[in-house]
Amino acid sequence: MRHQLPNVEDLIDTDVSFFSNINSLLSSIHKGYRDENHLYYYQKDGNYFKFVCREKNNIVLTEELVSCFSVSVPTVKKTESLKEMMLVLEEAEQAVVVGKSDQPIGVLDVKQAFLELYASYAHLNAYFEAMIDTMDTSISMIDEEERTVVWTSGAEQIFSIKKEDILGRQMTEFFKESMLKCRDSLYTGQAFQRYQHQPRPDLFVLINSQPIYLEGEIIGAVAAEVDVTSQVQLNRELYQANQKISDLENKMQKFHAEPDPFLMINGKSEELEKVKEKIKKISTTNATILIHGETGVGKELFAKAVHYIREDKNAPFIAINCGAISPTLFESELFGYEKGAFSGALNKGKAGKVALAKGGTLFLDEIGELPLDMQVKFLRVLQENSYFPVGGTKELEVDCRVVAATNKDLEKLVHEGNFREDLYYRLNTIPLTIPPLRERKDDIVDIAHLYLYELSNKYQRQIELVSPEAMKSLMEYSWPGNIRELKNVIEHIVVFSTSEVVHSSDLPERVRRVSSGTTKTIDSFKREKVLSLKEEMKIHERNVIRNVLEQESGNKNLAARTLGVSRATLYNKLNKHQLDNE
Ligand SMILES: Nc1ncnc2c1ncn2[C@@H]1O[C@H](COP(=O)(O)OP(=O)(O)OP(=O)(O)O)[C@@H](O)[C@H]1O
Repeated sequence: MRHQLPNVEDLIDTDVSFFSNINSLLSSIHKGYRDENHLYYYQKDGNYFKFVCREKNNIVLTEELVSCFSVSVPTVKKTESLKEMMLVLEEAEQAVVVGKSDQPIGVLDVKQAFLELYASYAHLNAYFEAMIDTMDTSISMIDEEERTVVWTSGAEQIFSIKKEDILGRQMTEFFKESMLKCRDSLYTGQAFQRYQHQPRPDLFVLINSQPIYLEGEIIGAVAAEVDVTSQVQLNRELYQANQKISDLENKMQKFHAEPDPFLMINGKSEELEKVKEKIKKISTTNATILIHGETGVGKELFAKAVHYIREDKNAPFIAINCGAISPTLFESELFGYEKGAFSGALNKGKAGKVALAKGGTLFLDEIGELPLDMQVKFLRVLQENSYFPVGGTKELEVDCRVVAATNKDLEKLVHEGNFREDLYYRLNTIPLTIPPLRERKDDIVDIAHLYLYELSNKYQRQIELVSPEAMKSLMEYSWPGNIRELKNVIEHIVVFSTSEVVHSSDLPERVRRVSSGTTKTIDSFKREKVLSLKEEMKIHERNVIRNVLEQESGNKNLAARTLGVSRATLYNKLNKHQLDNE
């Protein structure tokens, strides 16, 4: 292909004569093989010499004469690279090309090489210019002195600056330094991917930018911009429309005859759908339901879903957190008290949660924390459907359905003697397990985006994208605090966000560390298969580089120094481990 550099072989001139010594050259010439301007090469003391035999010099050639008019010529191996060849030709006009066993093959000529290389350059340039002229996208390049060397018609359109006005001039004459991502790439070696930027109040662009290297040295930078103004505007309108819709939906819920019981439960994973299906089935009974799930999986939301399905529209949902009430107050909280029941009691008495839940649902969260004496009393509620308020003599009837929840292993508590077995079996009539977030990874994507949308509205931030790398970390993290933790992480991201794209660096360290491999995830604990040493070393190298970069706040010069490698080596490794876009 003409635009590519020629090989050494393409440049070899074989129309020359080689002789093993000066005498065989002389005898050939004396025998009449004399050709005007023909090049003769002979060897002497292991070196090559060039002799041009001109026809006009019709004199008898002697060894002295030939020696006198010969010039020494260096050799270059046929297998040598074009770059090595150029180094040799820097010192001489010609070079003898020798094969594997040092036999001469032909010569390289500086003029010939120059013409060939120029032809390749001209082809390459023609292709390059045509490509640049055909592109609609905005591409701009600067050289090491920040001069604009490429400015496509796409760039002309986006920035309303003509090519002839900007080419050859410093980009900083046209844009503020802080706006020039390619300048950052030029000086820091950093590459940027889909970086959102607003060069003018009415213009939004996504920028990819990266340094241009030549033999390990940065010689310029390139930036490609895509105009996303209309998308951003549409997004904003969509945001506002969505906001209005969700406000309206909330208002509508109040009037709707049958509100969606699962409205507040986000996620569409198969595992979650199975739970919803089970709730629909079990809600046809009045039986007590025991919800089990890790902390933060949303047990209260599911208890409410049960309530919405099986109770009337205006029926009460009364929640009591068994872990949050002191044991001494528990009974009066649950059952209420008669007036004057104890000192400090209200004069007119107070209804307990069981009474408040009349005709609806009593939700007992953290049931594992229920004090043992209360367990006995509560068992009576479930079995007899009646109870006495504190200080009361009149037995009251229970008219509510009970849903309890726990993140503890109740069976274990029973074995340890901390939970009554009879109460356990009574509560566990219908068990419902909510799977943890790490077992329904599809929900992570959904819920993260929903919170991102909701919280960026709340904090007035415009965050629109989660980078694939950041999403990978979110998916790989084990979420011990489940949805509550995910919500906190997203809130952290939104509050501290500086750009419209969420990058890995925006995530809390514990979440990031998982995909960088420095923390063992639940999955990796399970990973019993050790990879080959080469693979393990590769993973280790990636982690070390990533950690040092983090430690040096992304400064690659400092990171290279800390790691004791050259900048070029670091860049190669970043590229190899695909860490250069982070
Ligand atoms: N599927 C979901 N969609 C939206 N929000 C959810 C979902 N699941 C849980 N949440 C939210 O996560 C937070 C924790 O939920 P909840 O308090 O119900 O968890 P829990 O399982 O009862 O936790 P704990 O055992 O610690 O009491 C709440 O803010 C809740 O709204």
